[in-house]
Amino acid sequence: MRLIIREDPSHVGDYIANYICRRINDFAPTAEKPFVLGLPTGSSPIPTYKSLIKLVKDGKLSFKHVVTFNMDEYVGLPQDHSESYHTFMFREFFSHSRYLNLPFTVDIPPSQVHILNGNAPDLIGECKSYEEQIKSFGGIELFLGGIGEDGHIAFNEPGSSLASRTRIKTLAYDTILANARFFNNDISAVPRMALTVGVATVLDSREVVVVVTGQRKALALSKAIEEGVNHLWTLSALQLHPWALIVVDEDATAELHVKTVKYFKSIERVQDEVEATQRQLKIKGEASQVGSME
Ligand SMILES: N[C@@H]1[C@@H](O)[C@H](O)[C@@H](COP(=O)(O)O)O[C@@H]1O
Repeated sequence: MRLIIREDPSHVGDYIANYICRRINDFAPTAEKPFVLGLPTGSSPIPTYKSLIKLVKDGKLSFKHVVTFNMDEYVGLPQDHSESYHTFMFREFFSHSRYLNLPFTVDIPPSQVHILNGNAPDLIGECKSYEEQIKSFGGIELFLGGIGEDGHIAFNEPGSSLASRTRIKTLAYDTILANARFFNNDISAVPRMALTVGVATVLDSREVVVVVTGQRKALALSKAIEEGVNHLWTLSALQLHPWALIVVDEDATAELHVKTVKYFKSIERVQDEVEATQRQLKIKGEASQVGSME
């Protein structure tokens, strides 16, 4: 697992957006071989969405051949409710950028956007079919996730099976309290249940990137990376993933040991050195090839 520490949420967003942009462009998706991207909601990924929108607007990134699967959705909340995750995704990302003060649409065909239907008449069938749809695209290439204060990834609340799949989940009271801020602080208005991808659904992705910002997430971050794999902090399951990256701001590191922070910062420095050397070798190699052609 890698941990990248940036100054504040906006730098975290830029880092993740550029990272995803590189991954998608290197993958060179086509209609036959789309890039399958898992996406989260919440306030933490908003700077990433803002930065991704800018990349699309600047012509550096296209979502034409990207297929998306969202992590979760409330049960029973009308799809057009201002706090449904459907509304969130179109408001904050797909439909337009209110940040750029311009009408702007990310170039993803709506048919390539997948979000669980929390109003489906058969919720169990909806979850089963979501897993099947993910499989039909050959699995998720990169899952971008966020976490709750109790360390939940998607809506995999404490005690969720680390082998869980997409399913109906009752929300923890702490999550209901935390999310009440989106419902005019009216706890009774927060849905009690959600559909969510499982921990195993996330772990099945070829790569997982998680955004963690703010001091409220500091304890969850330390539990997930400094202690063992534990169902009470479902993010900790990422320790079992071969290609996991957590990108955090300084505030989120508040509960980490100084040693842990220094360790991950030193790893990033060494990695930067290695990449700079590789770039130089590549330039030299290309120059000598040109020389031998002359
Ligand atoms: N189900 C979502 C999670 O997927 C998300 O990670 C979390 C974090 O929200 P925020 O980023 O606003 O703290 O919110 C909800 O609980």
